[in-house]
Amino acid sequence: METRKIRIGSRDSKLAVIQSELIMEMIRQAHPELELELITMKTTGDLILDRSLDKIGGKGLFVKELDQALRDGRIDLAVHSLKDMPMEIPKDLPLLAFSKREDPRDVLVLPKNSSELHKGKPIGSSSARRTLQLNRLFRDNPTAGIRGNVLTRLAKLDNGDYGALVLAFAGLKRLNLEERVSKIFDSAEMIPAAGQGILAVQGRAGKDYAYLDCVNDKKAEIEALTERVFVTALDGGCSSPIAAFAQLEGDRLRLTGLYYHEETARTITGEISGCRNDAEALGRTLAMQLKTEV
Ligand SMILES: NCc1[nH]cc(CCC(=O)O)c1CC(=O)O
Repeated sequence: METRKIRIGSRDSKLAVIQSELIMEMIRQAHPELELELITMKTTGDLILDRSLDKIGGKGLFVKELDQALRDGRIDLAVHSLKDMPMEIPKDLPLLAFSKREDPRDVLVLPKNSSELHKGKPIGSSSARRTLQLNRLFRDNPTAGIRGNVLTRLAKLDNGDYGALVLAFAGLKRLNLEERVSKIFDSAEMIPAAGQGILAVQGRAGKDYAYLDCVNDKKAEIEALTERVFVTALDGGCSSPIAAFAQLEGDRLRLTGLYYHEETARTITGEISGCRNDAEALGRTLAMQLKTEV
């Protein structure tokens, strides 16, 4: 029998490759009969580094090239950080599996050889969500945008351009850079982004992906669904700050959300909880509650 070969597409950043290899290892363990090949590519989001993501078209820029490779049949799967995926997933390229969630919290990172945050120095943030919450937490420090992959951002931090940086704990853990963490934010003071810490595996509609059962984590899937329904119900675009954090414990599902209302310049937060079977209803209901609070 000829061995079946699965080609897995990934962005070419170090973190993306490590993440794809994590997924490949899961498939390999459960299905030693499959041959796996990693195919990396640069995305528009990796190439344009001098402008903020909101200005050049948002999250879709990290997935466009991989979407095309899937459609062309150059790859069979794509592995993404769920956080970087647009809310609208094309019908022909469904998300097939969600990995067990890595720690979803954000962390503060100081420059090498620095033991405390210097007053007045900017804190680097790559998202409106982080910037908004930083402004409430650190009155004595301005924020400044920062682009590039995690290692590029850390290099900029160590160059002395910033007093600190906010990054996802998940990314630093996977890069084996946990020792760079100087503070872990509580998920209530710095509410994470929808999907943070979860990897999503995408494929082509109509193909047999039974072998991905070994990757999917039901808890991560439900949390991801809840958070993404909430963001979708609140938002059209991707530039207004929104945070969404769902936690499933047993049968209880709790969702914390934050959004910034541009016209009134108000930041609104709220929480809802219910049953695990009501993920979508909880997401939509909290979105409606926050909207009517304005
Ligand atoms: N936008 C980049 C990005 N996309 C996913 C992660 C972290 C890993 C994850 O959330 O699974 C990061 C880095 C960061 O925000 O610090």
